[in-house]
Amino acid sequence: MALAAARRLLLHAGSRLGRREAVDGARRFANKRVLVETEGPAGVAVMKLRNPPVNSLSLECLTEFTISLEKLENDKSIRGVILTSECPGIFSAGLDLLEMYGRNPAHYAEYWKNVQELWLRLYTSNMILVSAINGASPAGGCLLALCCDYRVMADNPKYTIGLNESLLGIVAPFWFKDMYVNTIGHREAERALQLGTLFSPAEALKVGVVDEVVPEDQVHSKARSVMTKWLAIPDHSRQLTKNMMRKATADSLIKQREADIQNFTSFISKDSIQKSLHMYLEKLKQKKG
Ligand SMILES: CCCCC/C=C\CCCC/C=C/C(=O)SCCNC(=O)CCNC(=O)[C@H](O)C(C)(C)COP(=O)(O)OP(=O)(O)OC[C@H]1O[C@@H](n2cnc3c(N)ncnc32)[C@H](O)[C@@H]1OP(=O)(O)O
Repeated sequence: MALAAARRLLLHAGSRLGRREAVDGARRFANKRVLVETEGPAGVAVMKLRNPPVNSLSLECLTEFTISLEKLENDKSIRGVILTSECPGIFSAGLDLLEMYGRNPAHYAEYWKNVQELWLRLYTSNMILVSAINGASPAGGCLLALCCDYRVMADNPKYTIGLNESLLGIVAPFWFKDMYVNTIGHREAERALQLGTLFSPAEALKVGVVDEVVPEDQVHSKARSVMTKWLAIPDHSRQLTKNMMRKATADSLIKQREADIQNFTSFISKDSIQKSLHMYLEKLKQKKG
């Protein structure tokens, strides 16, 4: 409830918690975890996730992300968004495991509702979304990228991308799966989802998880040049086409949002699932040394 109130305040009272400033004709607004810079005449915004150390999608981060997106969607001068990260070497570590571990059912339900909301807003955005994937992008990180209209990834074999939920002992929800199938086809998605495959950039390109792989120092310039190409298409025809392609997938969640929240809550609350998450978190800790 407190978060919902904060969200309303942020959105409607302008930038009481956020900042808005003018720099050389460009505008920027920032919440704590999301920085947005817009370039006036081009109508393009660059949205940078900055929730260190790994841009995990905590409840606060999801909320700020959704609010920022809503602001951009309401700003008629903005036609495109480049989504990227300010955390070195990490695009996003995905959903925040600490929001799904050791909490109560009401918290899980609130968290999932916000995950759904961000996904629906991103996936059905009228704006052109291009992701500049400048780091690791597992699970929910990959989900963010998959929502975009075009994905450019840095050519660094240390960075991997994919829906790896099964490695954590959890299951990608049906709408994650649908989007994966839409992107890479049924057979590849079936295999990658069961194995929890994290693709290197070269593999991701081959299978179609990303559209282009470029040297790391060119990710942003490439994302901009892709955006320029997409901006040349009339908005109305591109938007109607995007809607035609994505509506069925979005609608299948919209029709059963509440049931999906109940599913998630009961699944994640299971002792066996909590145990799997505990083991995974321990593994992450041990990796450090
Ligand atoms: C049948 C019905 C089904 C219904 C639905 C049911 C199920 C739910 C499905 C839920 C879908 C879930 C989606 C997700 O996104 S789950 C998250 C998946 N993410 C990962 O597996 C990534 C894990 N992290 C890593 O692999 C690495 O951290 C890294 C991103 C590659 C970065 O590596 P590195 O730079 O070496 O950093 P560290 O590993 O040292 O991590 C630094 C600290 O950050 C913590 N961390 C990492 N990832 C997360 C995360 N996702 N959430 C929260 N915290 C995270 C890590 O533990 C370190 O913390 P510490 O400093 O306190 O030790």
